[in-house]
Amino acid sequence: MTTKRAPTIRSKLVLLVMACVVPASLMAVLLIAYDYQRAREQLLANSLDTARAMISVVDRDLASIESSLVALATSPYIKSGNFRAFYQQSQTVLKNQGSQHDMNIALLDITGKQYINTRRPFGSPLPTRNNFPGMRAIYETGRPVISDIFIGEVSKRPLLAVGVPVFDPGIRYNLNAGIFPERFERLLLQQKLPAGWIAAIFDGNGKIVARTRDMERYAGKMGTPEMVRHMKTATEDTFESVTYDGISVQTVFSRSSVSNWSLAIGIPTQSLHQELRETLFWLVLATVGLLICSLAAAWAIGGRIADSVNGLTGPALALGTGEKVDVPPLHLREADEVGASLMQASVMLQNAQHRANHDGLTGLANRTLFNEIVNQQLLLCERNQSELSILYIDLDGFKITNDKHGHETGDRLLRNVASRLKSGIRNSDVVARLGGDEFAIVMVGTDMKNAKITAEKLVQGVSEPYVFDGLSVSISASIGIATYPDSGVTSQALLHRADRAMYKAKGLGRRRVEAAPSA
Ligand SMILES: Nc1nc2c(ncn2[C@@H]2O[C@H](COP(=O)(O)OP(=O)(O)OP(=O)(O)O)[C@@H](O)[C@H]2O)c(=O)[nH]1
Repeated sequence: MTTKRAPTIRSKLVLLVMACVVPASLMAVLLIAYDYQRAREQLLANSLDTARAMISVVDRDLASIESSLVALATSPYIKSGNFRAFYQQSQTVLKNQGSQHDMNIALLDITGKQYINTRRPFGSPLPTRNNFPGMRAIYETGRPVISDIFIGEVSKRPLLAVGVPVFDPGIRYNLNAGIFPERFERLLLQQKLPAGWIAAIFDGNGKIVARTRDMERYAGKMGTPEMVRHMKTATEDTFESVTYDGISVQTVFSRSSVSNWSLAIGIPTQSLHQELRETLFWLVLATVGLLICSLAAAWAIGGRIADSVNGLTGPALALGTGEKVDVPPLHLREADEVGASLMQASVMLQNAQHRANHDGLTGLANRTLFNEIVNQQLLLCERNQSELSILYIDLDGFKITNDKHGHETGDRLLRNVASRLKSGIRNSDVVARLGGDEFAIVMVGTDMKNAKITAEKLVQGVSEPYVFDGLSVSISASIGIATYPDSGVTSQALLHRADRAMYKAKGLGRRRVEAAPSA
């Protein structure tokens, strides 16, 4: 079975960064899209308000022209047939309105015959028929009429007309104001729409009356089929279309209930989306920048954490081998804490190891460790053809000392005997407490003769009185000696032989040394 490798801290941090940055960016995109949608709707609503305001400006202009004509239609010069005077009066009205260039006044009868036309000097020949589309309606209804756009007989240019009846007392003439599209173009331009926006006025048939761009080219032409279709079905609407110039626009229009004319504003789709595109561009740039910085930071931080954690590997392995563990600062609190725990565990392990191999009272090696050491030394002796002696030491009458002076004094005596034994041998020799009042010493490279000399000295040393807080305590020791290879070749065999020799020493009167016989 294969185990899947766990992810690294770096990959986890990278995931964390992605988990933070990506949803935040998506949320930002959603908010921007929502905000854009609201701003767009607001802009279209505002543009529709502007279209309404602009068409009402057009309506007011037409109404003021109409009222001027109604007033002029009551001129006594018409009734008296003094057309020269009426011509002058009409010129004065135009002059007062500042409309000499974009408007003319003409007096016609039902046949279309013109009596005066301010576009021509008085008395010059005038057309005897007229194209004014609403003229018949004036005679039929007796009410003022605002025409759709048509080609003027005199100017031969697209123009519009406002016509009012002249009563005498029945309708005798109609008085028309012919208006050039430039007048409405001026009205459109006065609104100062943002650059790139297109505004246009359409008559009741959907023909272009005026336009803020290329008006000469398009005035009198039908609006685009899309525009005409929408104007026919609604009085106000918002829709997407393409202008004659091929520009994709968001169109809003409003139709006047007075003149039946419509005013449309076209907002180029590109400019409408431009801001969104720019905002999204910066957002993407910021997200990518943020991601790169965050990932770099995550990579660096992840690397540092990984280094700190990896720094624990060596100490952890050292702990397994029982070595003393020393963990240097890892510059990460959690790793430092684990390091401190490893060092503490190492101390505890070493203490436990020491306890397992040493006697708690005297600190000497215990029987287990002693056997281990002897067995190791025996291997060396075998290879080096050298000798080794074991001393088995038992205190004489220790029970009496215990009973007489108490267990505590007995412990103290055992500790002091241990130190005298240690100080009585070479550093390379090892002394152990086998249990109770029994000790053993292994002397490497020492034959029986020399072992005996040392043992004698030890019997002497141990027998010196001990003084504890003014109390003098005496004890002696009996020692049995066994030597490799003569007495045995294993630790157990040698100890056994030395033990037997020690018992022999006891039997022979204590406080003496006895050698084990050759095996
Ligand atoms: N104070 C103290 N006494 C101990 C300890 N371990 C064993 N003893 C005592 O040591 C005494 C050993 O007595 P024995 O083995 O009978 O030997 P002995 O009294 O020295 O007599 P011989 O060996 O025959 O000379 C016993 O009374 C044990 O209770 C210890 O750690 N501390």
